[in-house]
Amino acid sequence: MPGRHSRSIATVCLSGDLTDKLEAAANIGFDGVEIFENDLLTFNGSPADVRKMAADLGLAITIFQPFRDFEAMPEPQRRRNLDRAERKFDVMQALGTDLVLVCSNVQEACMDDPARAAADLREMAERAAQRGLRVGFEALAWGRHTRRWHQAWDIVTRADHPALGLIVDSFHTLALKDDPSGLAALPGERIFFVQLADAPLYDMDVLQWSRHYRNFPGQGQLPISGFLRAVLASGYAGPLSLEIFNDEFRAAPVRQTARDGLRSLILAEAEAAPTLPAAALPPAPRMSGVEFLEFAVNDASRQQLGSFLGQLGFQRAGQHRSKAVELYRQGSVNLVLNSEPDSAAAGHFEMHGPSVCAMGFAVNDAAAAARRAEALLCASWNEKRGVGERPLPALRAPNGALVLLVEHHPGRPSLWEEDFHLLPTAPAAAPPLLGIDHVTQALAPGQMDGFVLFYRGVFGLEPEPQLDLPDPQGLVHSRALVNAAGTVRLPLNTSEARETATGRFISAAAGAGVHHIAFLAGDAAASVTGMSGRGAPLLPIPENYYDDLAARFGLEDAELAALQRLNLLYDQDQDGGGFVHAYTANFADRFFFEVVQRRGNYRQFGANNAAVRMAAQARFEARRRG
Ligand SMILES: O=C(O)c1ccc(O)c(O)c1
Ligand SMILES: [Mg+2]
Repeated sequence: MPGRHSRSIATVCLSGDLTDKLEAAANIGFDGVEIFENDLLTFNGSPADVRKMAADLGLAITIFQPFRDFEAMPEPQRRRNLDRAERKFDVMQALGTDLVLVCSNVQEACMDDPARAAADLREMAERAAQRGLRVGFEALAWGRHTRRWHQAWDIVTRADHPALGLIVDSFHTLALKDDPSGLAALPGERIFFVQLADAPLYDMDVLQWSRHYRNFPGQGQLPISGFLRAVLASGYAGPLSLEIFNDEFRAAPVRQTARDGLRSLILAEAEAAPTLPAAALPPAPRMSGVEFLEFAVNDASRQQLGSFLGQLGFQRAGQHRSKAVELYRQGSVNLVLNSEPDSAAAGHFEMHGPSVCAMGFAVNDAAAAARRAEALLCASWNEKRGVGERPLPALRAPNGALVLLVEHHPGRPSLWEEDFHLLPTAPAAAPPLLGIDHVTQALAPGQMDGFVLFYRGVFGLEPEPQLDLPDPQGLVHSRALVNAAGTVRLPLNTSEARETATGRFISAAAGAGVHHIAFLAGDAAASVTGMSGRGAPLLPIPENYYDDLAARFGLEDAELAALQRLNLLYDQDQDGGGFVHAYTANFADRFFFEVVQRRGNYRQFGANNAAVRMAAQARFEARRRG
């Protein structure tokens, strides 16, 4: 396709054998692959077979790599390395690729002599050129002497051979906090290849960091956009290629990783070069909140969940015009119970039992959001609907649950008025809830990065740094996606430990899903008093917690006693913002609710209380199970 960079992925990013990797890369829409030597060595077929397989799939082989420990070695190693290069040139010609990646030498014996490095690479490039091949030189962040792109560029410049160019890799540059901006001034045609990788910010040995924790652009915390902007400003016109070494990717389903990879690359291009027509994406929607949550239920669980919601102060407020779908409401919170046969909800119920099967997001432009989602490779969904009912653009989240896009237009009938028979409701007893504060999902190990990319890419939510929360049965890793206005908050939790609440959810509910729903209250104590009066099962909090709370925040005795009486937890931030919250028991051993009140500018989720809460839940649920 003219006007855009070809999109490539290194085989090391993907699980399976070389056949699986190439098929997944081609099917999702990559233009090319980097062949990692190890994937070739372990493949049961010749390089010519790989060439044919790639060609049949319409994939270019963008590079063959890595060629290690080449430059600036003393004799006789120098000569041996040139012989080794000739043998790899044979492989490249059989593969049908013209470019090899030489990564900077890590050997103790490597000489600190850029002139020698340049002479050696010049010799290699000259031999490559005789066969119509090219050599690219990449600085590894842990190279013996060459670690930064400008050192590699200096060597390439000294070598001064048209078949030798520079290779840059965002990880090596950004991991060393090196400045990529100078890349913009390089002649673009002297950059032979560009690799992109992100990573979470870990303070650790850079080689270990690179080999185990890289992830796709947008999944980590490195400033990829600035790097890519500098590269593109040079006039570089070659492939943009993902090169991720990651323990979880090695174990993940190959198609899912390939999809995440291409999604991240499309997004990275759009963020770095929003004015290039080829990189244009419809803008991320402005989200004003979670409009509703939809539960998949059958007849029995619909009644049970309906009465649980009744204890929480919800009223049955509507009946869908054409489907077995009920609306429960309290204040501005809408919960939908769907028991319609032959629907997405019914399919979800079969797989997962009573559970959240869809989230409705209130957005400014549903059609544009749906186009953006499609451009980012999300599967769309069209639910059947009755005559006159509102079409809701819908897409599938990575776990198959639906995200429905709802617009509000002042003066026009709401979704609820259009599609439901609204029922008369009694005036609310307690001050009603103000909205859905946050929705927490439990994910299987290895799913975090993919979910982060989905919400960040499609909806423009910002990922917060990861927190580690101690459940009595193991650690839970939590990362929240939030919007700037603070009206949408989606924490994501994973746990490798199978007996944590998160681990148990994944096994009991057969996969990722909504584990907990927090309602925003203007007065948590009043809401909880009402719930408790209607017999709602609330989570008891141990006395020790309140002793510690008194010590930590110096609360008034009366305030402390009021919190304790209602099993309310409390947290406070640096600026005196406060958080008052309480939890219900689990529903059907699957999900639970929380009531939260935010004071001042408190923006977190009470992570300081997570250990106490999770221990209380483990105790309470064990007792309920008998
Ligand atoms: O970890 C490595 O050795 C390695 C090899 C080749 C690369 O392109 C790279 O970025 C890292
Ligand atoms: Mg690299």
